[in-house]
Amino acid sequence: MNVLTFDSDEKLNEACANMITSLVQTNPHAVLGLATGGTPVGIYEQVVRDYQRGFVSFHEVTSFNLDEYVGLPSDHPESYRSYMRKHLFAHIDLQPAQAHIPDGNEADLEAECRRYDQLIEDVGPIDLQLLGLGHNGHIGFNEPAHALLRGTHIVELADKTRQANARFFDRPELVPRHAITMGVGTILQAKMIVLVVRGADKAEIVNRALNGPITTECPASLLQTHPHLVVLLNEQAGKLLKPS
Ligand SMILES: O=P(O)(O)OC[C@H]1O[C@](O)(CO)[C@@H](O)[C@@H]1O
Repeated sequence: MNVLTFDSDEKLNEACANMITSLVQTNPHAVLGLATGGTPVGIYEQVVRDYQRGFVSFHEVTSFNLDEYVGLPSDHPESYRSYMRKHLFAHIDLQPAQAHIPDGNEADLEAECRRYDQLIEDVGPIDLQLLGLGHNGHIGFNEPAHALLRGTHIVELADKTRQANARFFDRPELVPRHAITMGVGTILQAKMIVLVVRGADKAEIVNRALNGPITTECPASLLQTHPHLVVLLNEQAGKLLKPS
């Protein structure tokens, strides 16, 4: 595990965007695993800047998003489909047919989970999986539980997650109760994982995830088993880590 701490969010964004663009420069057919939430917004801004400067093309890249809300219309401003369009897809040359997001509005959600897994199996493995971290240790929407699932599945969101994401909705009760998420097995199959965490409010969970016991009660702790994990933190998020 390689943990890098940055004294500014701007430097963190640049470092992470640079990892993405340099991968795509060396492998134009790279498969990217993408995350949503507040954490990657500045990273995507930097990726867009790199694209606009002509440093990189995403024309042959394939992407898989981690998750999507269930039952939120795909054109709802807070759907992850809208988020990706707003922050990344509308600004780069990634082909829409190669930008995959699980569909939380499919009538048969189980079939949608299997379809998504099959697509990842056909096109993958994912070369670089970008991850944020929930306050309760979730990755994707894999919430703490006695057991975790390998593949894409439907999950009931934890209260803590719904409270954290209420900031994006007009009223807390409008936060969907369920989501469709890539499973931890698929996440761990990525060749490289980049976990990004910002903010003092996540310092404790960062420390638990990276130094605590490996347990499904803290899904991010399973990342300790990954052979190629890079952790990018701002100083606030890394403040409880012992200097190595
Ligand atoms: O970046 P945020 O908004 O703090 O959320 C943490 C993580 O939880 C999620 O909202 C759930 O997938 C991710 O999008 C994000 O990486």
